[in-house]
Amino acid sequence: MLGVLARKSEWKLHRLECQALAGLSKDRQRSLTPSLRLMVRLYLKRRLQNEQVIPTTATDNYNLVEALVDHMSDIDEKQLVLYAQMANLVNLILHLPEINIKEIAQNFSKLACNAHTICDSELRPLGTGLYPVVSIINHSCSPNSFLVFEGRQAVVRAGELIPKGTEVLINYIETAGSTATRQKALNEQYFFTCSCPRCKKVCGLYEDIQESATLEGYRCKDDKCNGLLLRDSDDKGFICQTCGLVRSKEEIKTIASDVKLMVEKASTTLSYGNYLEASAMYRTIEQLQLKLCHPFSINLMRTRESLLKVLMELEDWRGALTYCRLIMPAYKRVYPDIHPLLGLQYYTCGKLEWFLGETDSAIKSLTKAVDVLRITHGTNTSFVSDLLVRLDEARAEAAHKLSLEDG
Ligand SMILES: C[S@@+](CC[C@H](N)C(=O)[O-])C[C@H]1O[C@@H](n2cnc3c(N)ncnc32)[C@H](O)[C@@H]1O
Repeated sequence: MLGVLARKSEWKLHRLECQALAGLSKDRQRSLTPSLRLMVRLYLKRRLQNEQVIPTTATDNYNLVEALVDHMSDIDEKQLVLYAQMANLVNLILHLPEINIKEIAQNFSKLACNAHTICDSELRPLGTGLYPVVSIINHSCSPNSFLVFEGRQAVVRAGELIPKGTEVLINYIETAGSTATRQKALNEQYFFTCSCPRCKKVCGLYEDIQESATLEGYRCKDDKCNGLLLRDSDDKGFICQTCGLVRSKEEIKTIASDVKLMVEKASTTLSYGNYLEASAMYRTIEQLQLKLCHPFSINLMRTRESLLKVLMELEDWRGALTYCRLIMPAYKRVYPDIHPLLGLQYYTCGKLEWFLGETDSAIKSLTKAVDVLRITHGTNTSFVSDLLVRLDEARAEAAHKLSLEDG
């Protein structure tokens, strides 16, 4: 019954949204950003709820939006002007006399630090949504909970046993980066300095500098030495922390700018769907990064993720499995044991291994995937049910192979 009501409300809102957007040219409609669309929906929903056309609930009402933090006093002049322009556009679309531009601009600021990216079970982004109840949850770089989506429904799942009275925390940003990178991202979008145990433990210490150099810095130019580089005292070059070899700033700058240029070209090539060319480009980038970065570099990890995606598109399953396995040590290093991305990587690995006839390896990978994803995604979702079916099939196949060998 609840589902039917929710669908009816959704339909009424959708119809009103289509009517409101019909006044815009097709070009203008296409150029509307996700946050502009979300704002239009927010006001239309408020109108329908005020007119009691759709119900107001404890978790879905405009009063909850009013209570959200907006950080208006922290944003700069340029951003304020942009929000005011966006607010004018919303007003143009809605033609509602009671609408207040300042209030809409303030709501855009609220969206920036409260809205969530809605993802599918494999964490592919689908859109943006505002979930005021979820927005009361604070951030940690080593959170005890995860936000996932089941369709449009936001679900917060505990990643560990949370003692009574302990604050529930999720992560707002990609947590693979160094402390400095994470802090910068949180400061720029959410206006706070994170003091979670991961940030507090190491910030500014030598251990932290080493970690940044591993994840985001450069490596020794001697192929046989995997040492990290730190800037020398007169800032002319970088010194290997293992063998003491100096690598010139110029050499690093040249390779780094080649990599940057190639990454831009490869991503454009990929966006045109030219997978073969993109795979060649990403392999060149990988080779350059192997000369430049530490094996646990995040940039190298990202290049390999792109290669994995491209090879899947090209149906090069063997190549995809190679990259899936190459990525795994980096994931294990940057993500905790229970993390959706790690679980999904085990799942991809298991599916490829099974498809390529490596049944025993597939069983191991799928078992690890189940161990993680049953916690992050829940056991009663169709996504995890499918995974359990695959694991059963792989086990049945292994048993069958064994019985044939015995026979
Ligand atoms: C989605 S809201 C979270 C709920 C918010 N604390 C509240 O009281 O409404 C995001 C904002 O909360 C604050 N916040 C979130 N996590 C924090 C943390 N770990 N430390 C300090 N402030 C945090 C920041 O101001 C951030 O922009």
